[in-house]
Amino acid sequence: MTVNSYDEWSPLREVIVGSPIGYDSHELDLSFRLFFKVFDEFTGMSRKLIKKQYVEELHEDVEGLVTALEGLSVTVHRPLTLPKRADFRTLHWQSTSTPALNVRDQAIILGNEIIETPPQVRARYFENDLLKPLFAQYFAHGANWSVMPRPVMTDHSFDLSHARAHDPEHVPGFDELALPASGMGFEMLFDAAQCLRFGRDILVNIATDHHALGAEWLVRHFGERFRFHLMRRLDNNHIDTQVLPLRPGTLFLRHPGVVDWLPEPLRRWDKIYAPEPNPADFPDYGPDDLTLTSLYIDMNVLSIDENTVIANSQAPQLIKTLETHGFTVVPVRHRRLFGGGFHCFTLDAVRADSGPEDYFS
Ligand SMILES: NC(=[NH2+])NCCC[C@H](N)C(=O)O
Repeated sequence: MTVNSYDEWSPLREVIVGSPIGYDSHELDLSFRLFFKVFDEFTGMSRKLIKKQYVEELHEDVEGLVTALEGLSVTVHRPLTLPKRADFRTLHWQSTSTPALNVRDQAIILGNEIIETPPQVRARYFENDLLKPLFAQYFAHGANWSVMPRPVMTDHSFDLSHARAHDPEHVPGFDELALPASGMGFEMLFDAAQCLRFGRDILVNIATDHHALGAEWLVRHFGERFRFHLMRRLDNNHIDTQVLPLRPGTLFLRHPGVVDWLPEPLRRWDKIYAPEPNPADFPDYGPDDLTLTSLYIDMNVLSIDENTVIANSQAPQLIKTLETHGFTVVPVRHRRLFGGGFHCFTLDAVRADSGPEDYFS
């Protein structure tokens, strides 16, 4: 049981699958509103309850993902379940922890090393504690394990310039920030899901100065072992509904415009474009619900190997697109949008025969 994962497509042997159990509310603080671009909704509210039905349905669907993976002879590991009392406080603020559902977001496996990334959303500050027993087991079996600097995460830690440029009316200015300065400037706030792995080459999206600090840490930490290719503002943060490599030489892209952000070698790869999402394929959410993802979330597929992907059974056009391009699609139901899809819910710890290949030459 040691980690070995250098890309997004080699044969999947071991995976961690998250869990939504205990996900009963969203904490609507500055960090949440900034990350999910929710500044002009539920204003004046500090917490938004999530309907129990939605959590139960998502739990059913994630368990369906586990069943499908085990049916494909993939070893599945699960995080600890969120304790009943998930409130916590730091020296500067308090929050309520999220469960480890989107386990792709705050840890990345590069080769035989687990890297925990610094949270961008305060409610996620201790989320990785639910993964620690698994990381400790991998460490005991020889994996390297690094944790990027834990941020203080006061209001002043965040670079709000990108958000303010898009929504000056609702995004607070520096003088309006509530929490005291942490005695430093912007902090390293960066998600693993801003990265995609291509053997020796890692694609990284940064949209703010607090992201750039995270990318700089990766570059310094890994030196010559990996080559990091920075893209600026392909998205606000995560890019696994903008671009996903399905096998060497083939990219799954949200639309042709994404190519303009890609490093030169990837522009020569074959491209499969996601179909325009059909709103009728999605659940009916009312004005009182908080939807946290775009309608492109079903692009967020999980590769089992170079020919097989797990995709949402509720996205028939997307399945047809992938099948038309020769992929075998394993359909799994995903009904509720909690900020993630099958790539988000999973952390691929072992991909057989994956290595630091040079796919960029
Ligand atoms: N690893 C993740 N959680 N990725 C999810 C990205 C979702 C993306 N922001 C969208 O709305 O389409």
